[in-house]
Amino acid sequence: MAPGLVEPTVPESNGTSLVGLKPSLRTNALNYTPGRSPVKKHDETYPYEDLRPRFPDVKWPPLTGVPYSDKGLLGDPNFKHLLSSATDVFDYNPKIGTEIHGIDLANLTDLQKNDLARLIATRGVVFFRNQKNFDIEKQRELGRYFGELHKHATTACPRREGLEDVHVVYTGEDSPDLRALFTPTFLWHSDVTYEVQPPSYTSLKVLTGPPRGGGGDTLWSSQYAAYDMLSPAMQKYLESLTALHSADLQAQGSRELGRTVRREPVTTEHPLVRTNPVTGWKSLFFNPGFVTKIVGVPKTESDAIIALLNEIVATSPEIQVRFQWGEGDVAFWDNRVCNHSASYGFAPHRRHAVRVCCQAEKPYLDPNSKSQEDDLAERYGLRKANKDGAGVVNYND
Ligand SMILES: O=C(O)CCC(=O)C(=O)O
Ligand SMILES: [Fe+2]
Repeated sequence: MAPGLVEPTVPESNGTSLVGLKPSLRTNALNYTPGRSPVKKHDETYPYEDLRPRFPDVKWPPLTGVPYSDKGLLGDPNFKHLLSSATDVFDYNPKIGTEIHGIDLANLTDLQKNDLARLIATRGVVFFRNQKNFDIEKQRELGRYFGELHKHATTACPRREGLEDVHVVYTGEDSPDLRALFTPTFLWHSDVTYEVQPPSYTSLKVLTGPPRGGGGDTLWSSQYAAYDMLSPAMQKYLESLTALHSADLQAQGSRELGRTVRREPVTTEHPLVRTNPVTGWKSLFFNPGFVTKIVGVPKTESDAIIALLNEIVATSPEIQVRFQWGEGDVAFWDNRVCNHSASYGFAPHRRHAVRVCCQAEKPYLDPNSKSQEDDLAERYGLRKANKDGAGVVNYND
């Protein structure tokens, strides 16, 4: 058993033959307790002490406009600089999520960084395993290559001073189970979309987490694909609308916990459908976490649109990807085109992650842009989904 792991109670052998299994596998199998992965002992000296959460009592002025030019526009259409160094690359499903092996995020050339941006904008989220060299300085450096880093007004930043542009995710052995705080739909969100220039490229690295199977997976949901799920008439209607994204609830929650709200909360009106400047694709720009109102329509209608979009984002498996983390793994997503959701219920494991994101362009809708399905259908002859559901059998059994 690996050092630092507590031996779980092993049930008496039930006599099942394990002959033929390699000795190491036999040991693992005998240690198996359904739904119970071994809990790590917490080391006296935790290697990421300096990145533990802190809520500084400081005040920052409102954000002002920052220049942004998307590096993804400089990327190769086939991502050749990035992928020529890869040992493996595969999609999780057609709509969202790609995993790449053999790439060291700490040592990319500029051409590879541009390709990475283009790939993230195209696939929504890209995963990298075991990025040992990609420490917090490297993570910030890569983030800064893409744009000006965002400083969060309320969530934790690291204990170490000077890292206020890093957002810390931490659940410790004594933390309450956060499932109690949120409805599952509300847990889905895109980060800080109440800002005038919400983020694009966003990296999250898990430093310490439950062992595989111990929970704490993260899910992403494609907003390109969510847009493609709507009927043409609904697409047109939503394109004519804007939504309010508000930081008020987040700020209120922090104040209730006695924490300082470092920047006054803002509410910003954004188009409900936007164009991604790199792919040129339309995506829904909805956020179950921060959208409070659809502008210019009666409240009942606003509530109904919000409920419809919540349902599409949160409950459509084919537009989602679910990632099971290992320590040192990195997910890099485009916050403009996906929502994501943590999953809880991994107690008593510790889970610690750090996030860096850059501020992107002010969201806009180019009425001449295409949807992902329309563009891929035109370019590669891919068949578009039949959306009317006519003649479909009932799959429930
Ligand atoms: O902890 C997670 O799985 C996701 C956290 C999150 O939403 C974020 O860092 O933006
Ligand atoms: Fe998030």
